[in-house]
Amino acid sequence: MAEPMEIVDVDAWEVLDSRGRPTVAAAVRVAGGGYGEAAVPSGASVGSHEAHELRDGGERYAGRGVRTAVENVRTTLADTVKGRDASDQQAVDEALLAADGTKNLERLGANAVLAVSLATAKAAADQHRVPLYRYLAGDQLTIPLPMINIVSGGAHAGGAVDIQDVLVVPVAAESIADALETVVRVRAATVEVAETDGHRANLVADEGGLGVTLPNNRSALELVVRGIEHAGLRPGDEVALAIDVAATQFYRDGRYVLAAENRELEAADWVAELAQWARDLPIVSIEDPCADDDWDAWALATKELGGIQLLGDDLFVTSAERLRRGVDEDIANAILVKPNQNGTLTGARQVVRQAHKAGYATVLSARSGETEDSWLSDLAVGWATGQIKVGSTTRSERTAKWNRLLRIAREVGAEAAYAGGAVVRRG
Ligand SMILES: O=C(O)[C@@H](CO)OP(=O)(O)O
Ligand SMILES: [Mg+2]
Repeated sequence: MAEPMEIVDVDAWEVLDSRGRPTVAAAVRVAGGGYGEAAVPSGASVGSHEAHELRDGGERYAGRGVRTAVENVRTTLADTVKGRDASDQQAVDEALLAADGTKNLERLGANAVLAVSLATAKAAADQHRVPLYRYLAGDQLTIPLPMINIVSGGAHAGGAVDIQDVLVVPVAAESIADALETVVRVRAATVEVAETDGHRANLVADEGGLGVTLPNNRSALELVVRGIEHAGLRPGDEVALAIDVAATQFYRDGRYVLAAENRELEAADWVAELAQWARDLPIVSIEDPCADDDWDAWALATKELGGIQLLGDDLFVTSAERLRRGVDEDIANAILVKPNQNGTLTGARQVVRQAHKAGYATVLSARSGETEDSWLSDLAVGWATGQIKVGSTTRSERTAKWNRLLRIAREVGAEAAYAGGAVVRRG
């Protein structure tokens, strides 16, 4: 007789992500009947050092399939995990990595590997009859502070402005429900301000942010500050700003090329400009201010902007090795964690632990191409990441995560603390 936790069935199929492109869903069943399925997301501003997402034809954008990734789950990866103990996540993940055998999962695909990794955890949780966040939990459960996209640019909005996201952080809110309600008010008020300015604010970007075309990057931040004020809230004290610059996207031959402003800057001038924004505006967090391999510029940014949260996404790509270099060289002070950049649940979890040990803050993040699956919220609570970034409050693949957090908060009550605004650095 098989042990109840023994993996007996693995399946996979193609589903659509929120951009209408195919992505991978996988299912795992254990002998005791526990069942889990998970769909993996897909990015647009993809870091060059990320684990490899397998797409037939190698094309990210042309709607090309993920048939090979799905096939890899049904064959090689199914053979790899069948018979294994689903409750030993680390052993399952190590076996998945070994089956691929390449550093960045180029052979079988990080999308295939992560789908199986997640479905395994969900099946084990189901077998234990506990929700995923509890199954994954360490010492404590924490409801994360959200950072939420209001205005979009860059690769998510056809380059309306150069910086990719202007987000808000409801720093004074005392619960996730209060935080979301605050942001919903800011969003509505920002739409009103943008329309008064003559913009068509009904154009939304990949993550539901407003895709308004503005004369320059700084005015995207100022628009959101006016939105906060128009909502009757105090910028900085009640609602702060965060930016995802995603600078790799506009880094060309050693210079930062602001196409929306028709300007090109040396790294030092670009960092000085960001520092000026941080002095003038209520910014608490800047993600990817510099390009992913421009470590010198990052070091300078850390020196100039170190009073606020400096978040490495394309820089660290949820990689233990790149984070180690960051910590060793005193670069950045926070890491964006995207499980599909890493490839396995165990790998991403270790990076969260490594960051916390080094005193780096962690922000768990969705991708711009998402599905309605909401496992990310469970990870944020169980792993106590402290912060989460999911996109806007206006698209269902995003609200699936926000609504899951509301449900978890209700379920756990006082057992889980709300991280609150104290987890972001302020200048
Ligand atoms: O850059 C980012 O942080 C993410 C999410 O906003 O975008 P993408 O999934 O396109 O990499
Ligand atoms: Mg980013």
